[in-house]
Amino acid sequence: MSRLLEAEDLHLSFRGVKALAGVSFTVSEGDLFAVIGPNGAGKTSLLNVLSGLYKPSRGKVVFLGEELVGQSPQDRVRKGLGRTFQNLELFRGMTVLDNVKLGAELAVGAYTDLLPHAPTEWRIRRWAEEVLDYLHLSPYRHAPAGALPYGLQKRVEVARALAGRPKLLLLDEPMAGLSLEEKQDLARFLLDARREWGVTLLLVEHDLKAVLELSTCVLVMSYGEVLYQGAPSGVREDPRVAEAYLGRSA
Ligand SMILES: Nc1ncnc2c1ncn2[C@@H]1O[C@H](COP(=O)(O)OP(=O)(O)OP(=O)(O)O)[C@@H](O)[C@H]1O
Repeated sequence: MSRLLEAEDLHLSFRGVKALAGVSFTVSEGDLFAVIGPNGAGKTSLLNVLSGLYKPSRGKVVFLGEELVGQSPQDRVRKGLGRTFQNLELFRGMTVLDNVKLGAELAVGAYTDLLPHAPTEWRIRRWAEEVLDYLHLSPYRHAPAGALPYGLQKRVEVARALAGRPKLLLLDEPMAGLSLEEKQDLARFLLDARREWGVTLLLVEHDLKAVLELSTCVLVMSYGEVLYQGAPSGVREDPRVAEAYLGRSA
C-alpha cells in the first residue's frame, strides 16, 4: 500500500507543556488508522497540526508527497485532507442539505461524472444529495442542522466532510456521545465510504473496543510521545501501552 501521509518528528508546546514531543508515523492508503491515548496525550493537538490549525515548532507533515507545514487548513482541504471536530462545527441554523453542500463545493472538480454538462450549482446539489442518501440522512435534508438529535448531527458532520471527497479524513472522536446503535451505524457508514469512495480514515477515539475491532493500524500516544504503532492485535500485549494507558492489569 502506498504512503498517504507521513508525520516526521512533530513538536508542539503550549507555554512549556509539551503537547507533541517528537511524533512520527505513517498512514498508508486504505488504512483505518486509529489514534488512542489517555486524556491530555496530545491526540487533538496532533489532528490540529495535521489539519493546519496549529503550526508545529519542528517537524514535517507530508501528504501525497507534498510538505504541508505552512499551508492553510483550507488549502489542505482542497488537496484532499478533510476533517471533523470533537465538538460539532455545523452551521446550526442552516439546513442539513446546505451544510453538506458547503462540503461539496470544495470538491466540485472531483465528481465530474455527475451531470457533466449541468451548471456547477446543480452538480453540487446532486452530489450533496447523493452523500445524504448514502448516509441515510435524506429525510432530514430540509431540517435546520441544529434541530436534529446529537447522533444525527454527528452524522451530518461526517456527511459534510465526505462531500468534500477527501482522500484522507481526520475524525476527532466520531463515536463520542453516541448510543451503541448509533456507533454501529456510524462505523458501518465509515467503512462503506472507505470501500466505495476510497477514503482513508484517521480517527481519534476513546472507545477502545471500537478501535480494536475496526482499525487496521493503531497509534498509541502518551504525554505527547508515540508508545506504539502497529496492528490492533499487538496493542494489549505491548508493555508500555499496558502501563500507560490500559492499566497494568489490562
Ligand atoms: N490551546 C491550548 N492551550 C494550552 N494548552 C493546550 C492547548 N491545547 C492542548 N493543550 C495541552 O496540551 C496537552 C495535550 O492536549 P490534547 O488536547 O492534544 O490532548 P488529547 O489527547 O486530545 O486529550 P483529550 O483526550 O482529553 O481530548 C495537554 O496537556 C493540554 O492541556
